Amino acid sequence: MTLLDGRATSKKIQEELKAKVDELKKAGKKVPHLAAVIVGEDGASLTYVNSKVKTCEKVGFESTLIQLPATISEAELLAKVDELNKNESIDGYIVQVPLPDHIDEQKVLLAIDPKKDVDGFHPENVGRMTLGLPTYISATPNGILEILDRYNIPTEGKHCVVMGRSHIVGTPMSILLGQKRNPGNCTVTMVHSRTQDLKSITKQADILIVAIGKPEFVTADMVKDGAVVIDVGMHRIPDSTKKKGFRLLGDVKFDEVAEKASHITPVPGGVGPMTIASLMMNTLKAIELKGQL
Ligand SMILES: Nc1nc(=O)c2c([nH]1)NC[C@@H]1CN(c3ccc(C(=O)N[C@@H](CCC(=O)O)C(=O)O)cc3)C=[N+]21
Repeated sequence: MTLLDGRATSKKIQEELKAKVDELKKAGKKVPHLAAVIVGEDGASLTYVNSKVKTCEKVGFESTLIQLPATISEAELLAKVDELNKNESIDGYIVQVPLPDHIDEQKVLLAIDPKKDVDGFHPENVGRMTLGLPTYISATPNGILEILDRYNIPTEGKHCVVMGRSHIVGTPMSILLGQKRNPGNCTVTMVHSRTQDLKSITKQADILIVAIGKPEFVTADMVKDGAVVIDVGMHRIPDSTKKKGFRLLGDVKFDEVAEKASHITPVPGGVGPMTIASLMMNTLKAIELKGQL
């Protein structure tokens, strides 16, 4: 079994990005600038956003963190988005989701200038991604493509089963892996909470991508021998014996599935760090894509 080491791969990508930033600097060009908006004080969301900002520093990007109270109105958040659209120093930005219930998430995502939408969540960019036009591919699916590529995992003609149909992972992942591209050219099946006879389908997967949001849902009996297993789940389970007061679990029962898989991503240290690395790649792309979007 080969462990797909997202942390090490992310570090490698960060070094490559740093080298590109150094070149930009040498040429007297602008360094990429990422802004992140976070609404409210959810602990996990704050951890992710802080790690995005920290990674900007590591690769030499400029970054701006905008923390807003959970009580902010939709209109006030939309005004902030408008300000970021107009701010010429900022190349790309993200609005961390989920947003509080009183704010219409779609409305906010629609207000983001597609040119600065490094999350690739704007409907225009989702459309461009679907049609294979130049755009930002959202960070988690892009990170998964990147790790498959860097570990030279063959995907062409393989049966890929994507578990979950969220707008940020399952849906784009199944579209991308079915496309005429590399990694890609897969035969894709998407399964979800209404799927009948789930196990009979997951057992057919050469590549199994799990993004259903249920801790340790995927067990060894659901996986084919030699499958490549990508675990997108991230759950904080309260645990008083841990320093932080919790431990992290994925959507896959790691120990037993690892015995059957040919390759598997751990949690933590798998897809999470790859998501951050690919957000950085998209931020550099924001400069490169200028004029193409
Ligand atoms: N607009 C928007 N864009 C996002 O990309 C976005 C978002 N909203 N909302 C939340 C999800 C989640 N997400 C993660 C990023 C990194 C880790 C990560 O680095 N995880 C570490 C562990 C971190 C920990 O200790 O909790 C790991 O897996 O090793 C996890 C999750 C980005 N998201």
